[in-house]
Amino acid sequence: MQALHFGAGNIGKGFIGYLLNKTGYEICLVDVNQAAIDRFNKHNRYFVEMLDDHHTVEEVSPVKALNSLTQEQDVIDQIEQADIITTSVGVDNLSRIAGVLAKGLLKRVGSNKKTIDVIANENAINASSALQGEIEKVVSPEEMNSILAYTGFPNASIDRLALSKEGEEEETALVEPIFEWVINQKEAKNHELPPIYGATYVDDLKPFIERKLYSVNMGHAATAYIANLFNEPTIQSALDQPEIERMIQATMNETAQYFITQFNVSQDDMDAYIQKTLKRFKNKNISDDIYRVGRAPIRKLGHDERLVKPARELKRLGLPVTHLTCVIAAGYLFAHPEDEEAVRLQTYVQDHGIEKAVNHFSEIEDQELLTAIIHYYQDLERQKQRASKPELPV
Ligand SMILES: NC(=O)C1=CN([C@@H]2O[C@H](COP(=O)(O)OP(=O)(O)OC[C@H]3O[C@@H](n4cnc5c(N)ncnc54)[C@H](O)[C@@H]3O)[C@@H](O)[C@H]2O)C=CC1
Ligand SMILES: O=P(O)(O)OC[C@H]1O[C@](O)(CO)[C@@H](O)[C@@H]1O
Repeated sequence: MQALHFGAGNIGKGFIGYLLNKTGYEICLVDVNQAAIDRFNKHNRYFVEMLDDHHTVEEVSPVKALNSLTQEQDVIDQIEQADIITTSVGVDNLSRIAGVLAKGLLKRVGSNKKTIDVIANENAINASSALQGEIEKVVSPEEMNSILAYTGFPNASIDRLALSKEGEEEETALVEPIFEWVINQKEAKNHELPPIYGATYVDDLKPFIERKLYSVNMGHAATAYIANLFNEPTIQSALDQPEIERMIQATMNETAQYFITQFNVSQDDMDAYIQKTLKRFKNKNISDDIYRVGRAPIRKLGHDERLVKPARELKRLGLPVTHLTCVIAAGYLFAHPEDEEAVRLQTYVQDHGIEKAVNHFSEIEDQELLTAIIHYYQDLERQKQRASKPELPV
C-alpha cells in the first residue's frame, strides 16, 4: 500500500507518516524543503524518538521524498498511484498544494477510477473540507464533480506534541508517546483499506476536534502568550511558575464549561482531561520554545480559532470568560521578529490601535467582550512599559 503525505515536518514525520508506516504503507513525502528531502532520500528512512524517560528510537521505512515545486509531474504520478493521501502542511498552506492535488486527482479519475480519501491533518476545524474548497477553486464544476465521485475528504482531529531534532544528518522527529487521531468515517469514500493503526473512527467529529482545539491548543497557545509577558523562554519554564500554571488551569476550566454545557460531558471528565493536558505540557523531556507554540498569532486570534471562538461561545452562554479574555489580550502583545504574523500583528496595532486590531483580526461583535479585551491589553501593556510584574486575574 502506498501513502502520499504532503508536509514532511514535525507531524508529518512523527505522527501521520509514523502511523501509516505501522499500518503497512510505503511512505512518499512531499515537501518544499530540498535539504530535508535529500536527507529522507539518502537512506530512504527517518527516525522517530519518543519523548519519555526511555527515549526509544524507531525507524520509519521505506520512505521517499519529492519536491512539489521542482518535481510536480512525479507528485502527480504518485497521486495517481496512491492508496491514501494525507497532509500536515499548516492550514494556511492548503491552498498552495491544491493545484498539484487537483491535477493528480483528475489524472487518477481519467485512468484508474479507484476511490481514495484525502485527509488534511491540521489544527483547524474541518481542514479536509477546506482543502476540498481550495481544489474547487482551481478546477471547473464538471472536473470537481468527477473528482468528488471518486474522492472523499474526511475531516480529522490530530493530537500529539511533535518537534524535530535539528542539526542531524538524518531526519528525526521527537514525539510524546501518546496521541489521538480521530477520523470522520462518514465522510470517507474508500472502505476497502485496513483501519489506520492507532486511529479512531467516529461518525461525529465535532466533540473531538472542538475539545482538542479549545482545550489542548487553546491551553498551549495561552501558555505561550502568558509566558511571553513574564519573559519565560519555554512552556516548561513558564509552567514551573505556580502563578502561570494557575492562570492556564483557570483558563482551561473556563473553556471546559463550554463542553460540559454543549456536549453533556461531566465536570470530572473535563477535570481529568485538563490535568492530563497540563502534565503533557510540563513534560520534562521536552524543551518547547514559546515562539514555536505561539507561532502565527494572527491565525490563532482568528474569529473561529482556539481563543476567540470559545470566548464568544462562553459569552453567548452567559458563562465566565475573564481568564480567556486576558489571554486574548496577551496574544495581541506577542511580538517576535522572526514570526511573520507576529510582526504583521504588531505593526497593525501600532498603526491602527488595539481596538481596530481586535476588530480586524478577531472580529468580535460582543461589545462587552471587546471592551474587556482592550482593557486587559492596556493594563498589560502599561505593566510591560513600566517593567512591572504582569497582573493576572485571580
Ligand atoms: N507540531 C505539533 O505538535 C502539532 C502540529 N499540528 C498541526 O500539524 C500541521 C503541521 O505542523 P508541524 O508539523 O508542526 O509544522 P512543520 O512546520 O514542522 O511542518 C510543515 C511542513 O510542511 C511543509 N510545507 C509547507 N508548505 C508546503 C507546500 N506548499 N507543499 C509541501 N510542503 C509544504 C514545510 O516545509 C514543513 O516541512 C499544522 O497544521 C499544525 O497546526 C497539530 C498537532 C500538533
Ligand atoms: O500550528 P499550530 O496551530 O501552532 O500547531 C502546533 C501546536 O499544536 C500543539 O499540538 C498543541 O497545542 C502543539 O504541539 C503545537 O505547538
